[in-house]
Amino acid sequence: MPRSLWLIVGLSLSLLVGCAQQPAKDDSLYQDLGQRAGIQKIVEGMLLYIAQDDRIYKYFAKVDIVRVRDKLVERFCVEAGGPCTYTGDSLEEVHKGMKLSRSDFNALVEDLIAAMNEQHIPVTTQNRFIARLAPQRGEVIEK
Ligand code: HEM
Repeated sequence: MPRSLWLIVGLSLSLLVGCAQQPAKDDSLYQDLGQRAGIQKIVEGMLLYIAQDDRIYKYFAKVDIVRVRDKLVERFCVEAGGPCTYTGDSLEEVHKGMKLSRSDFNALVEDLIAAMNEQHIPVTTQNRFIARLAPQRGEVIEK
C-alpha cells in the first residue's frame, strides 16, 4: 500500500476511535422543545404564570427577573441536551433559605406545564422534560 494511503487509513481509523469514545449527544428533547428560542418562550410563559400564582409568587416578588429568566433558559437548555452552558449558581445555593416545600415545587411544575401547553408542546415531550427536572427536587426543596 502506498505511504499516502496508509496515512488516510490511519487518520480514518483515529477518527472512528474518536467518535466511539465520544458518542453523539442525544439532543432530541432539545429539538422537540423548539431549540433555544422555544425554551425561552416556555421559560417566559412559566414566569408569567408564576406572576399570577398566589401559591408561589411571593418567592419571586423581589428577584432580578431578567437574570432568573436567562439562567433558567440556560439550565433548561442543558437539561434538554442542547448546546448550552449553565453559568448560574448551584441549585442548592440559589434556593437556600427559601425553605421550599413539595407543594411549592409542584406549583412551579404546574406553571411550567401550563406554559408548555400554550406552546403546543406534545404531552410526551412535556413528560420527558419533567422527568429530567424531577430528580433535582432534592437540591431545591427544604433548603
Ligand atoms: C427543578 C426545579 C428548579 C430548577 C431547575 C430551578 C432553577 C433555578 C435557576 C437556574 C435559578 C437562577 C440561578 C441563578 O440566578 O444563578 C433559580 C432561581 C430561583 N428559583 Fe428556582 N428552580 C427550581 C425550582 C424552584 C421552585 C420550586 C421555586 C419556588 C417555588 C423556585 C424559586 C426560585 C427563585 C425565587 C429564584 C430567584 C432567586 C434569586 O435570584 O434570589 N425555584 N432557579
